[in-house]
Amino acid sequence: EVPLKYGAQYTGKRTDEAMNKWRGNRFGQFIHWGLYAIPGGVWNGKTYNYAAEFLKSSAKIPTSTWDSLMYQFNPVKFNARQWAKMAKQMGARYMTITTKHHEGFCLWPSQYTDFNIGNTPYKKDILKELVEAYNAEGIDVNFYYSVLDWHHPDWRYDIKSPEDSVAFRRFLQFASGQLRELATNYPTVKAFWFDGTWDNSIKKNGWWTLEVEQMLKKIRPGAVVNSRLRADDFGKRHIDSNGKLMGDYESGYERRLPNPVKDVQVTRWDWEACMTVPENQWGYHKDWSVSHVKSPLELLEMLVHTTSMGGNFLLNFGPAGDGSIRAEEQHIARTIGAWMQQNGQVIYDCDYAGWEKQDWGYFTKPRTGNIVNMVVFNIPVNGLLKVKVPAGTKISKATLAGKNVKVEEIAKDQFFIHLPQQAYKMPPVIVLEAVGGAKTNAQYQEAKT
Ligand SMILES: Cc1ccc([C@@H]2N[C@@H](C)[C@@H](O)[C@H]2O)cc1
Repeated sequence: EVPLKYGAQYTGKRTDEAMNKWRGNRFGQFIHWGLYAIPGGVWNGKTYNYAAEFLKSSAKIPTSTWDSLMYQFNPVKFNARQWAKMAKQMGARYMTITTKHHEGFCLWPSQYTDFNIGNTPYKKDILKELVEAYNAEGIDVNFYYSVLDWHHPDWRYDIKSPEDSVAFRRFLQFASGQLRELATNYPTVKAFWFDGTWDNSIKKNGWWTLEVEQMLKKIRPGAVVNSRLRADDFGKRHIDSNGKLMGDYESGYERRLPNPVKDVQVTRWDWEACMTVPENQWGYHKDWSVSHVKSPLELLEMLVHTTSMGGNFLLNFGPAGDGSIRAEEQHIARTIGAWMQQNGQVIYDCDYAGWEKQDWGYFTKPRTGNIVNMVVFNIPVNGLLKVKVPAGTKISKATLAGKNVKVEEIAKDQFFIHLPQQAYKMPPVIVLEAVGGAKTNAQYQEAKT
C-alpha cells in the first residue's frame, strides 16, 4: 500500500441508518433542469443532436450570449407538487436535482454568484420549492452539483501557470462556499452527487475533494457522497491508488449497467447507475426523434437488473423550459409506477441474491427472511424457469401473485419453476421460500442463534 492523505477514508459498506436508507431507496428520479431547457437543443433554427445540456459548446455559443438566457427563465407551467406526485406515483424513493450544471446557473439564490434563479423573471427559490414538495411526498432529495463551471472566470481545465493556481484557488473557495450554503440552507438534503470533476485542475487538488466530503458530513451528519467527487494524492479518481473506493458509493455507471455475469464484483460496495431515456439526452431536447427512446419496459428491466446487483437506479427526467414534463416521461412514470405499485417489495430494501444469473431474468433478495424473488422478463417457450441454488438449498414454496406454482427438482441443487402459461404484459414475479444453503443469510442467522 502507498501512504495516502486524500485516499479512501474507510473500506466496506457503510451500515449506519442514513446509508441503509440511501441503499434501501433503490429507485430514484434524476432531474436535469437549467437554462439549457429553454433552447432544448435548437439554436438559430438548427437542431444539434448532441446532449441538449451541452448546446452551448455544440453550437459554439459565447458565454455572454448563453448567460443572457437567464433573463428568459420563467417556467410558467412549473408545479413542484405535481412533479413530486408524479415521482411518488412512479415509485421513486429519492430525487436528485441539478442544483447547478456545467453552465454555472444556480437553481437556488446563491450568495456567491448573481447567475442564479433570484435574478430571473421567476425569482423564487426553485430548489426550496422542489425540496419541500418532494419531502412532503416522503421522497428524499439529493443534490447534483457540477464543479466544472463554464460561467465562472476563475474556472480552469488545468493548472499551467502561477496565475492559474491563484485563480483556481479562488474558484475552489467559491465552490466550497456554494456547497456550504447548499448543505446549510436545505437541511433535509440526504446526498451529494458530484459531476464535472474529470479535469486535471481537480485531479491536481485531491485535497480539496476530501475537504469537501468532510465539510458536508460535518454540516449534515449521515450525508452520502458519490465517488465521482474524489481524487487522491496522485489524481486517481473514484478508486484510490490502493484500489479502495473513495466516497460512499461508486458512481461510474452512466448510461450503462454492469454485466450480471462478468461484473459481479460491483456487489462488494454500494453503487448507483444513472440513465437517460433517449440514447444521450439529460437536459430537455425538443426533438427526441433523433435517437432511440427507451420504452418503459426497457427502463423497468434496467431498474430490476440494477437491484439484482445491489445497486441504485437513477432514471433521468428533463423538464422543458416552461416547467412542463413531456408526454413520453409521464407515460414512463405511469407505466413503471403501475408495476411498482404491485411489486415494489422486490426492489425496495432488496439486494444481490448471490444466485447464478439465468436467462429468464433477475433474482432479488429482501434484507431479511429466507425469500428470493424472481422477476421474469424473458418468458421461456416451455414455461420452465431454471433455478440453480447454492449447495444444499431447498425451495420449500414458490408463489406467483400469492398462488402456488410447481417446483420441480431436476438435478442436485437445480430446479424448474413452472410458470403458468398466459400472456404477460408486464414482468411476472415469483417469490421463492428457500431454506438451507450458505447464501440465504436468514438460515445462516437461524444457525447462529
Ligand atoms: C462527456 C460528458 C460530460 C458530462 C456529462 C454529464 N454527466 C451526466 C450525469 C449529465 O449531467 C451530463 O451532462 C456527460 C458526458
